[in-house]
Amino acid sequence: MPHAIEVAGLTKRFGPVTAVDDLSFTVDEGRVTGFLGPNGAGKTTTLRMLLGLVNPTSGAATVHGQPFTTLNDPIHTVGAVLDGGMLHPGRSGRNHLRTLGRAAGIGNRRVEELLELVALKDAAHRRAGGYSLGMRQRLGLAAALLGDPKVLVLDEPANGLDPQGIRWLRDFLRRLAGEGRAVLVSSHVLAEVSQTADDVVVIAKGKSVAQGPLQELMARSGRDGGVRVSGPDVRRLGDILYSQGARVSGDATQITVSDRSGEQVGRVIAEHQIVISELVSIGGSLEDVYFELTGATGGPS
Ligand SMILES: Nc1ncnc2c1ncn2[C@@H]1O[C@H](COP(=O)(O)OP(=O)(O)OP(=O)(O)O)[C@@H](O)[C@H]1O
Repeated sequence: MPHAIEVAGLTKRFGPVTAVDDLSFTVDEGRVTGFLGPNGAGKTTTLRMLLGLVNPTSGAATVHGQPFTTLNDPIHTVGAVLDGGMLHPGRSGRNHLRTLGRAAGIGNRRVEELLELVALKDAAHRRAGGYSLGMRQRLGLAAALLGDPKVLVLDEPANGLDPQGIRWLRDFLRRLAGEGRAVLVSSHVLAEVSQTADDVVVIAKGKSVAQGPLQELMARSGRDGGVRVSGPDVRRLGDILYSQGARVSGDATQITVSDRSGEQVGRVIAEHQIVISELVSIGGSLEDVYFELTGATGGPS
């Protein structure tokens, strides 16, 4: 049984720039695979090669063992959202899907099903040009799902979404994987996929720097994730922890303690009767690993 997606020795050069450099990985059904790397790492180029939009310099990318361009029935095999999905701004969301469906022999019933699925039913009659970014992303997802494909390829679908949109997307992707689909989702923000992905492929400068189950990547650091504490005034807590040798950063209303567990910090809070509004264990260690692997700075990109 071939993998849902297999990328083998894939390389793309644009003149002097090697955008993708001997990249290999696989993606399986029933799993969400996060494709991570900083801006310019080569994610989009890889996905475009997988979808037959760019020719590789060498190597191959296949879906169910076949190059995309030779698939008998691409729309029922693989669905993709690149560049947030293309749409005609004057057309309603419903008509956009109907037009795409008609071209692929897919009826209006499926369109209505999908509008419901991506929570666009109420806005379906409105011009897609007036949709919010989140709505456009959801319309793109609906378009990708028209043919009920077993493989989904999504390029930065969380880009520009608000926290509510990101949460919706996370649940949606988990649901698609739960239905037995293979979901490959790219992001330059680790946090966007760290609660969704089963597996990750991390690339930097076109090369794979880590891949495998997300749990394994998490275990790699072997350190505590760290704790974030918010409250009306958490400076005193920060000072106490600092005096005890902890690494502390932050300001008056929020501090991050990178080398103590939630329980350890909780004890100090109780002992010194400090008022807090929130204590959260954070995936800081995973981010540390990601930044170490990719050389990304964590700053805005
Ligand atoms: N058509 C092209 N011609 C020349 N260079 C290109 C082309 N497409 C991509 N590149 C270069 O290849 C490298 C990888 O770009 P790519 O868009 O694949 O990265 P990415 O990881 O998807 O980043 P982003 O999230 O910013 O899109 C970059 O240096 C980019 O400038």
